[in-house]
Amino acid sequence: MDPSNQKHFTVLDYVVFAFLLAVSIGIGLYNALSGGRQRTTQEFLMADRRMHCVPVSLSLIASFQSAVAIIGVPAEIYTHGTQYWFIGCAYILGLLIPAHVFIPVFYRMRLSSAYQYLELRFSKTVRICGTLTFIFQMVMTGFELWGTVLATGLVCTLYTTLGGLKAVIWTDVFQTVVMFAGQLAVIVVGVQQAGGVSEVWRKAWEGNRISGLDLNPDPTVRHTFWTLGVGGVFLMLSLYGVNQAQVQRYLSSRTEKEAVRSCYMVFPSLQLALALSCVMGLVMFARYCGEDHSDKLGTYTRDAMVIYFVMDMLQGLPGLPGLFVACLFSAALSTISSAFNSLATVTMEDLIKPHFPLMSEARATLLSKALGFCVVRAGLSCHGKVMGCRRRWSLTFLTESALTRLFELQVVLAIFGMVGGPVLGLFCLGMFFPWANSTGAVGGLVVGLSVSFWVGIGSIVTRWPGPRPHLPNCGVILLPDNTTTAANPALSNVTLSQPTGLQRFYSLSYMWYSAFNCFTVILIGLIISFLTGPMKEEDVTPGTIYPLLRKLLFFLPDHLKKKLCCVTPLGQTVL
Ligand SMILES: O=C(O)CCCC[C@@H]1SC[C@@H]2NC(=O)N[C@@H]21
Ligand code: NA
Repeated sequence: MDPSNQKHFTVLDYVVFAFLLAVSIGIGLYNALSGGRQRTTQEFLMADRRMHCVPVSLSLIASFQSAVAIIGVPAEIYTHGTQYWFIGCAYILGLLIPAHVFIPVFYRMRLSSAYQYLELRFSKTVRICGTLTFIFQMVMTGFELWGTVLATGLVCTLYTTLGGLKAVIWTDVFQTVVMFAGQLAVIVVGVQQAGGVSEVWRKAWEGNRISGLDLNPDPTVRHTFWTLGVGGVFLMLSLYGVNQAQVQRYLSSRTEKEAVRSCYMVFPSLQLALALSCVMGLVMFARYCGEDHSDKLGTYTRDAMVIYFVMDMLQGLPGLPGLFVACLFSAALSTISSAFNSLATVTMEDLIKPHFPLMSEARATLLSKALGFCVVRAGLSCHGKVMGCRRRWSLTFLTESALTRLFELQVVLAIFGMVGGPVLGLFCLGMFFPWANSTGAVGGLVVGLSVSFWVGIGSIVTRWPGPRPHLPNCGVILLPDNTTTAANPALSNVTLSQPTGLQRFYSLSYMWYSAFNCFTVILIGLIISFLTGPMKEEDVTPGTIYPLLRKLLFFLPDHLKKKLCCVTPLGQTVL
């Protein structure tokens, strides 16, 4: 960043930033030293299963609303228009199915880790495979965010390892409020500076940033209603249905109803979060008209460009740049602390406890804290080496160390699809298909992960340019008859060479990865199960099957349902 553009924090900015971090530490320490003082794993890992739906729902938002979403979504809207906003349609089924399918199954079995389900339904091997896949996913995505924690490593280490799930949930609540406040501040200032809402809308409209309903069924087109609205449902199910971080929050609720209510309450807040980040992208577009300023930050990622815009917008308003950077750190910290806490939980519950059944509660709790501490320090130290020694503590340091190492939103979502999709398939195989057996589950997961990495890496290696229309910048041409038209209208009608054969396979939209990989695991899992002798319904552990067919045929009279769904006489399915 050249000196003329050096955006410095004022004293007030540092005060706001430090104050918000201090509150996070305070909340974490309070939860560490109050209540049962985190003496049992039930309290440390499951918050004593007494949580209320409001903090749980805000914590569910914070877990997967990190700096990637806060920065990546405005960058996406700024560059490609509002098509991404249609992912909001995926939130309906993406939260209804977890609320009425996954939560009842998990809650009634009083689990601590989602992967215990896999042992009860299949075998210990399947549970270990699920756990290791989850750890791999969280490390792959969390890694890029650890740069943020480098600057606030102490904060994260303190309250995650001392305060357990209760501290992580309550700091998530506070950090979600800070996130919304920071984004709102940028929007209010940005709209006011752009000359009002109608001005922002006009510029976005003329700049072709207001995308219509794109019903193009081509699965290689990056963002359409289908990839976002339907493909997005499977992404949501892999995150809000079976991801340990979220399942742990559902299980920490005081009752099953409370857990379902917290899932319902996620819907409006998630829509608000999506709306705020999309509007932020439009406000930025109204001000900078699509020009690319990322070069001013010395880095060339779209995300860094967003930082520049925000700091430029908020200059001369002391305290607001500090609020926005605190908003980014809150977003990152809440995701990091959730990832660390869930990693410590599965390591303890799935990898250690089964081998030491006689371990005392006190020792198990101490080990869980030590695990949390090790995971955090390991993450920081290897990231610290990567980042090397950074320049003096300034806004540049804050933003560069926190964000320019950031993956783009698309890369993180692609990783969720590549790894979370197969895990979602594993759970669906177990819950909806009684015939599936352990061999089928392991085989399905292995094939699913292999195919998913084949597509994912293939798409990166071949980097097919794809028919991405270059949207125009703001430049508006005044026609002779005094009407205006957007400069070089979108070239979306230009059809580049269509991909063929394997190339088409590699150019599958990353938003389809979750659905594609989920179905691969189910299909392969069923084939292998039938080849190796399908399970009989009476051999399946009670409560691990969700009677999908009976629920779908709810309108039929009972005697027909019994015949059709071949529910065994003892009616073992508890749901
Ligand atoms: O910010 C992150 O943790 C990575 C991006 C996760 C975004 C997904 S998309 C659907 C859902 N909506 C959110 O706000 N977060 C998740
Ligand atoms: Na977060």
